[in-house]
Amino acid sequence: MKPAVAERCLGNRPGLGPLPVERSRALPRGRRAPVSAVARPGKAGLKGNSKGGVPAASKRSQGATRALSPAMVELETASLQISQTPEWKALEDHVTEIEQTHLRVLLRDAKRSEFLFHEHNKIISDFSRQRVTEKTIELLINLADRAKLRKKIDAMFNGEKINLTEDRAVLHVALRAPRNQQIFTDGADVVPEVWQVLDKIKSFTDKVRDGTWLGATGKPLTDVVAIGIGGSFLGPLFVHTALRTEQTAGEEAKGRNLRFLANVDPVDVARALNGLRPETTLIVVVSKTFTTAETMLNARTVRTWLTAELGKEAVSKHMVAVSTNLKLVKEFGIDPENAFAFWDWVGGRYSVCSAVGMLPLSLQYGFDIMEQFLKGAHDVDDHFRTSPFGENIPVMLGLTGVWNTTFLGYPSLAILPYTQALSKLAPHIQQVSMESNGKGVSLDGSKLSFEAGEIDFGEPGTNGQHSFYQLIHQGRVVPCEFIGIVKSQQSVYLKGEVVSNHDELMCNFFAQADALATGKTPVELRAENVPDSLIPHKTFTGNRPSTSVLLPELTAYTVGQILSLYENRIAVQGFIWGINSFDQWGVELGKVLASKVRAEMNMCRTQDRKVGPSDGFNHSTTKLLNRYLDGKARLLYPEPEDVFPCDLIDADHCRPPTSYQ
Ligand SMILES: O=P(O)(O)OC[C@H]1O[C@](O)(CO)[C@@H](O)[C@@H]1O
Repeated sequence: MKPAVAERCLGNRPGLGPLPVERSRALPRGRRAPVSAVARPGKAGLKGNSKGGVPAASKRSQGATRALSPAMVELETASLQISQTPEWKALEDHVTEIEQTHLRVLLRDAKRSEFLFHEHNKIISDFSRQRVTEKTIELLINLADRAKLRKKIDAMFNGEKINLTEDRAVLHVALRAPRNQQIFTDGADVVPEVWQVLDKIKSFTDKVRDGTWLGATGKPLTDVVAIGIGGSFLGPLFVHTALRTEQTAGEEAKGRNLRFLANVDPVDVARALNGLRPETTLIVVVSKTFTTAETMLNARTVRTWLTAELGKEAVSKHMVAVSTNLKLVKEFGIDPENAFAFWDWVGGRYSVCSAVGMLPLSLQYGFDIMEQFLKGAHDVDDHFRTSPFGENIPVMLGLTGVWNTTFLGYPSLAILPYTQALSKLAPHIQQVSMESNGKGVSLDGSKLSFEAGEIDFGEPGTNGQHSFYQLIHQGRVVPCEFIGIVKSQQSVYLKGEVVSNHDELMCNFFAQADALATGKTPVELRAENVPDSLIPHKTFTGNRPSTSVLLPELTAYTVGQILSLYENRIAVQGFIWGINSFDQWGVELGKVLASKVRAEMNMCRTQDRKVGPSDGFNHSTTKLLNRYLDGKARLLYPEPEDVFPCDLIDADHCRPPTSYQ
């Protein structure tokens, strides 16, 4: 064992005063500039809201470096100043009308309820508990028309480069297109390429599952660890969680294990690898870019775990990759033969239907089950692309989302599935929705005059009821989406109980939506002899909007349907708000600043520096960073090359956790 060294950089050094405030620095070479810094001549001189100026789209067409197709100019123009249109104004005026109604009253109108009840391929959606009337829906559809929603949907499905800031098509819908469909972008049909990769996934996963593909020591690979973060993690985790207890999928997964490693926290590494043996483990490194810091460090860490026991040659049998960047996959040491490609027209958060999800999930459940998932997603894509807006479930979800967020002023959405199997739906949708629509400028770069985006959160019922439902019943108004299932994945009916366990769960699904909508009045409370002093506390104002979605069962097929409902719902919102839902510049700044801190920490370690961070940090950061480094300086670590963050996993390979001097 090498001698332990104390890592000390910024101790309690006298005279370490406040440091200069942050200075702006040039972006490192090779790093893309944030959108505001990208040269966009068409936008030159257009400050803030484009109100009153020449529309940015036409400015762009006068002097843009990258010409937009006439169709895209039309769509960009349709996105400008949507809030200045008569259709928008009509909805603003309509708010006053709606405020004079109460859901308690609206729900008495059976004709209205019928109008707001929709069904597609056994998915039932009930919008009658939204604060809307037939007129509201008509006005929302007028707004959708003004925003050219139909053309935008068509542009997406037709492979137009609607992701303007990255000059990319948005074609995740092609990932679930049947073999015989044609979808073109840049003049080429992408469907054959999609199926080439799907066929490769089927062939590889069949071999691993039937034991034709063995590990370095000749053992079958029964355990899979998928390393990836964000879109390369949340979607696959959602689907895996949804299928674990489904009967057919469960049968197919017998004797197999699928785990995820996302966080760069060594604690997550320890938990992901706990109890696994390298000789029976297959590692899938999932990263669209193959540059994400967290994923790459985790991949190097797990590669070390693997090769420490099995030797370097084991990588070819035990590590595979999913990426659009096959060059970096090769440089990492993974055989390109063992790489599964996808394309820049698939956004990370929309990638679960690509090899990102299909590879790890097919290893666990078999390709045939996962093909059902693709079919379910395609079914809803088709419904979305072809149905009239008023009967189109993703469009209705999107329109009511815009109504609640932008016009009624309710910024959040609670996603409340009444099945534990959908417990990872809300975390996945959080990323899809908030990374897509959390934007402050419209497509042309002008500042929005309203707030776009939605704050999404959620928990399965009934757990949520014992957590945050108090607030949604009597505190803030939070629109809710309830998801119920007719046939549970697991059936339990105890002798002597009045209802089955699943019915018990579903009683709550029905009750909560009505409790939110109708509430309870002081008059009703008095009739129940509630003491006057308690009446204000026990009153439920009601009038709290929700949508209920009911599915026949939760299978790979219906999980695919749910995914497409949400992905397309979110696209509708973005199309109406006139923003680019398919870029994510907002995640860049934090990454750049983390690199600065990393460089500083590395300097401290390698140069045993006796001075604190010298530039680029503000006083607060310097102070806290000093405290962190000072605390670390008191810890005893083994030599860096021996520090292996699997202390909790395998005593043979690991040092004990650090201790205090
Ligand atoms: O798949 P990658 O390239 O590792 O990126 C992971 C995630 O990081 C982000 O770029 C930012 O969080 C997401 O959009 C993406 O899903």
